[in-house]
Amino acid sequence: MIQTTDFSSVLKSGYYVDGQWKETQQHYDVTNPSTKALVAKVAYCSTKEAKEVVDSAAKALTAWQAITAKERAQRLKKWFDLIIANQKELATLLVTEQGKPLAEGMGEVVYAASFVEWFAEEAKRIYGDVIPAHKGDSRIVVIKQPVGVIAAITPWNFPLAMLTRKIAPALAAGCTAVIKPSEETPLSAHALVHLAEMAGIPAGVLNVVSGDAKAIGEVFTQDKRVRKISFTGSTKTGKFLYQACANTMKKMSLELGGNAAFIVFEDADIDAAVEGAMASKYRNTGQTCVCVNRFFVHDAVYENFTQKLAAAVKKLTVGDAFSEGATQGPLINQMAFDKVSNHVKDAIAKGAKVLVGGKPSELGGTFFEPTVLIDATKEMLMSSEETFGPISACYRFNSEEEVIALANDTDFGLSSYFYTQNLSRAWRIAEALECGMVAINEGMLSTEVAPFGGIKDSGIGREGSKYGIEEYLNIKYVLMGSI
Ligand SMILES: NC(=O)c1ccc[n+]([C@@H]2O[C@H](COP(=O)([O-])OP(=O)(O)OC[C@H]3O[C@@H](n4cnc5c(N)ncnc54)[C@H](O)[C@@H]3O)[C@@H](O)[C@H]2O)c1
Ligand SMILES: O=C[C@H](O)CS(=O)(=O)O
Repeated sequence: MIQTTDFSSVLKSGYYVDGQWKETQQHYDVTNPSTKALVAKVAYCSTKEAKEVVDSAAKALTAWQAITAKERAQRLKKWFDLIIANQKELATLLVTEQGKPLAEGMGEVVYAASFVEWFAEEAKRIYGDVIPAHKGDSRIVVIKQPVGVIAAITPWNFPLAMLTRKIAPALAAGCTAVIKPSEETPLSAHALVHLAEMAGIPAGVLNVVSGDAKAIGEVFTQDKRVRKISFTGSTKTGKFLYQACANTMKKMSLELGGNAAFIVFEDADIDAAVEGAMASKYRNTGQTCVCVNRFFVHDAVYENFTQKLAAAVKKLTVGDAFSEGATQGPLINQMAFDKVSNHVKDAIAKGAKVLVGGKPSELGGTFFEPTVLIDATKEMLMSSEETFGPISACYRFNSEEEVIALANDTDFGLSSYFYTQNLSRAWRIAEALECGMVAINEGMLSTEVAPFGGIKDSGIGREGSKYGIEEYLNIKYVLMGSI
């Protein structure tokens, strides 16, 4: 294990309110998922601290809205510069608490920073409309105003990027925020707001609590001053929060689970498809919402594709975040490991065959061998549930109609991928797939410039792109009469 950078310069373990790092009586442990070693003892927050941070964000709102869009943009740009300048420290902290290989952690820092840079630019382009009035003595304008205090609740798999994808547009729009990161990976969120403070984001604009998720969530969902919840996480939690926010009518952004289809047609470039499959399936050890969950491969190329995929998977190296050459880390916790193991056992019991992997890694802990299963069928758990691990399940198909029906036979609708050289087919399939994002002849679709999000049980709203800032704005129609 080669840990080459000290992250003490960005390590904060209290909770952050009114521009102060404060302590609590109780603490919870953040551990390294590779080694189970203690990383930090973090302030255990609950109802009292959650109310404190909502008070703080509400108090800071007027002043933050009052500064110009240009000034907000300049502070976001300074924040971007500080994130990039601290890339190694942030990546080292991130992979220590989350487990992904250091190279991926370095990439996540840049990806997270890209949202801050993008929305620093968008901050200056929040335009309204002038509408030709319906009466001669009237004038109509449409203005856009910040929603107000927002709550951001984020997952453990991309602890930096999932947070900036919410906070950057929120701040750009003139909102203030209360943040609850995952208790698996709170330190990355702490480091981000520490750098935001250095960038001149005023006290109270950003606030962070973690600990008793349920109690904190109860405060955030029930307090009328919180005008929006932006949540990224499982569909189960997302639905719970969606219902909980009904009585205070909050604006909602929900980025939830996925069950992505990856379709290889008979005319696909097989080598390119394997490359795309590896990029999508095994990133973050298969723990991303847009990872392929089901490979649908045309009968004519099934052996060719699956054998080449297995050969590529055999080259993956399992190890802790700092091991030289490691490309697959541990699963985040025992529950995640048990789910992956159960999906593999269930598939084998129902007829799937193992081409490579198929069992826990000899490293022990929550490391699992990167796996390729063939002869998958829709009766298997992994056909309808998000596996969230390094398991490729390969299904056969023979026609476009058949594979569209198979791909859409899921309650999820986040992302899909397919490989073909046929332009007409590309349009037919892209339009027929029931999801929010489609990648054609490409395995990596995540970028700050495009709208990220899903439909059905994968959520509502979009993050990133010119659309992302709209989630943090209200539209107001102003009619001026008797002119
Ligand atoms: N669509 C996307 O952009 C996207 C991105 C990343 C992860 N995800 C999804 O997230 C899931 C994995 O992340 P996870 O395990 O952290 O999800 P999770 O739903 O268990 O937790 C997400 C966050 O919600 C918090 N939370 C849980 N219950 C809560 C409650 N009652 N009140 C308030 N907060 C509560 C957790 O503490 C965490 O901070 C997967 O399903 C994955 O697909 C989706
Ligand atoms: O888990 C899904 C996240 O959205 C990660 S990414 O945006 O695909 O990198």
